[in-house]
Amino acid sequence: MSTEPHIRLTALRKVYPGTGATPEVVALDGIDLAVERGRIHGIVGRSGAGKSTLIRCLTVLERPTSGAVVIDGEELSALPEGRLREARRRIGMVFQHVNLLDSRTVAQNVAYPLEVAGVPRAQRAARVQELLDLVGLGNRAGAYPAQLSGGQRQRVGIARALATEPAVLLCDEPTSALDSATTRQILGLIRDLRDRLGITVLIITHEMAVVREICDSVTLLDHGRVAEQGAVADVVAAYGSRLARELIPVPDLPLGEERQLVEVAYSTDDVATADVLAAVAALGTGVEVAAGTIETLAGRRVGRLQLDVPAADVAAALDRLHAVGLHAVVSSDGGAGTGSAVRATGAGVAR
Ligand SMILES: Nc1ncnc2c1ncn2[C@@H]1O[C@H](COP(=O)(O)OP(=O)(O)OP(=O)(O)O)[C@@H](O)[C@H]1O
Repeated sequence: MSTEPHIRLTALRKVYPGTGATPEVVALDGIDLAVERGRIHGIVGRSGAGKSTLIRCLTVLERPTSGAVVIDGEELSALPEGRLREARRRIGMVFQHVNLLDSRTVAQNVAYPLEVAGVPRAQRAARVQELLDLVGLGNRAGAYPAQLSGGQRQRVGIARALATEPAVLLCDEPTSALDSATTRQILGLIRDLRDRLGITVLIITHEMAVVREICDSVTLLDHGRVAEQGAVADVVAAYGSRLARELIPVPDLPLGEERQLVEVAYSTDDVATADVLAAVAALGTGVEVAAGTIETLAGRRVGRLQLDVPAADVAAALDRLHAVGLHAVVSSDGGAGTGSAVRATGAGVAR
């Protein structure tokens, strides 16, 4: 089996030229990304970080200014327009707003890409039924979009995206318009489809719940650059990770005078929780575990602890934690607590 990643971006750059008084915008500034076949990768970042530009460049609906987009070994960014149309059939797209044709039934909507691809009518019917069964809508083939819930419409959108048997599914904010229960169902469906069909999924999202629930790996974009990237548990356990704060939040807390917050993040692949707690306990009685969370992300256990440390002891505490191989940083949130006064000993160091 090839070791080439299924999706590879190399030094991808997109500059929107300025017009008149409007300066040029560097929307993507040297993005490298590799996603293995059958993985679910999340792209997250604030508004304006470059997520939509990235997804448009991936399908070459937008020509990158420089750099390469390679999917399934084929460099899409180097293909002429005619060959691109063919290559795009191997990429399914799922959007936040599904955009179904209201005058067509569910089955006719799913059949549409097959019609465009010239699949004969008899084969279309069987394929459409198979797709509807796959997304759990086997009994709604004759319904019209107006008769469906938001979650069902998104299922139709997913079935339609899978019609041409793509190897890659690009999802642009697929659950942003859905409530949390429906979001979980749709995410469960996407994971199930990945497991059954072996497709590679790239999800653009601003929802951390999406990353927490289904992503194997993640990229945090910031001003068109990769700020953090890797397997979810590795990113979270990395030194001073911004994503860790969002993916495994711990309560804000007010700090006493002359005290600072020190944050420890780890993966149990690297260090056992008991050893982390022992290292914390060894810092002495002046240090409290103010808050902590241990979660399972992409099948791996990751933890975050907030330590409430006397300001005078912070440097020594950091040294001692680093000496035992832990990632510890002074939290920049220190002292900016919301007054929630939560002083949970989530991990409870025995003293
Ligand atoms: N067609 C365009 N012409 C000029 N500038 C653009 C164009 N499209 C996007 N930009 C700019 O590129 C940058 C990245 O925009 P992009 O829409 O990719 O971000 P995003 O992360 O998807 O944001 P959001 O979450 O709000 O959709 C922004 O500064 C945006 O103003």
